[in-house]
Amino acid sequence: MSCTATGAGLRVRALDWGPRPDLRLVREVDFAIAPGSRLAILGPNGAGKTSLLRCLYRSAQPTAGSVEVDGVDIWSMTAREVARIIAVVLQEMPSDFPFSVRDVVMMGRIPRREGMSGWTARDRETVAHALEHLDLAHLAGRQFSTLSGGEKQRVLIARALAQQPRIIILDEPTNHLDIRHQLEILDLLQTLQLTIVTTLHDINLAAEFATDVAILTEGRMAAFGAPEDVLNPQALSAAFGVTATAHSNGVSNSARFSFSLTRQELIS
Ligand SMILES: Nc1ncnc2c1ncn2[C@@H]1O[C@H](COP(=O)(O)OP(=O)(O)OP(=O)(O)O)[C@@H](O)[C@H]1O
Repeated sequence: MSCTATGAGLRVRALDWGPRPDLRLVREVDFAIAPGSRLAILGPNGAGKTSLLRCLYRSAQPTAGSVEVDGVDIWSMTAREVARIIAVVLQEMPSDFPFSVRDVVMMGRIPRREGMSGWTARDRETVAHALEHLDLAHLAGRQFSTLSGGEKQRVLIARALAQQPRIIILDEPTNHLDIRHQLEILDLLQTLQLTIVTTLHDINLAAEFATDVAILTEGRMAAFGAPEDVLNPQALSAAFGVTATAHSNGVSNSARFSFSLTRQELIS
C-alpha cells in the first residue's frame, strides 16, 4: 500500500486567498518542497494556516497565484483526480457518524473506485493494512462515534493512508493525542515516503519532525526553510510575541535545539 508510494513535489506560486476581495487571509505565499519532504506550518492563532491548507488541497480556489503538484496546477485537475494524489486529515470530528471504524477507513478508497463496482480484494487488503499500521485492527468493528478523540484522529489518518496518496495534508494532527500517540503518529508519518504538509502548534515537535518549516503571520510567510535555519529565538519571538530561548540538545539524529517559550513582559 502506501508504504511503496512515493511523494510528489509541491510548488506554491504567489498565492493569495480571501473570502472577500477586501479580506486577504493568505498573501503572496510562495514556496516549493521536494517529493518526500515534511513541511510544518507554524504561526499564531488566526495567522491563516488553515486557510493556506485549504488552498493546498483544492478546497479554496486561489484569488491569485497557483498550487502545483509535480508541475501540474491542481485547478486543472478534477476533484477526484486531486483526491487520488492528496489526502487530508482535518481537525473537525463529526460527532454523530453512524459508521464503523473499518467503514470510515474504507471511505479512503472512494476516489480509487471504478464506476459502480463494489470493493475489491485490493481495497480490503489496503484498509486492513492501514488499520494495522495505526494500531486500530482491534477497533475495526467499533462505531466511530464511540471512540476517544485520539482514537478518532488515528482512524482519520488510517483513512488518509488507505487513499494511497502522494501528499498528506494534516491540520493540527496531534491536537487530540497524548504525548505517546503524538510521537507515534509523527514517527509513523516520518517513515512514509510521502510528502507531508502539516500545521503544528508545538515548535519542538516541528523541529524534530519537519524537513522544512514555514512560519506564517497575518497570512504572509514570515520565514521558510530548514528547521535549523528558521527556528531561532528571534524569528519565534517576532512571530508569536513570546520570549524564546534555545537549548542545545547535543543529541545526534534529532533536532539540534529545543525551545522554551515564556510570555513577554509587558512594557509600560
Ligand atoms: N470565510 C471566512 N470569512 C471571514 N473570516 C475568516 C474566514 N475564514 C477564516 N477567517 C478568519 O481568518 C483568520 C485566519 O483563519 P485561519 O483558520 O486560516 O487561521 P489559523 O492560523 O489556522 O488559526 P488557528 O491557529 O487558530 O487554527 C481568522 O481570524 C479567521 O477567523
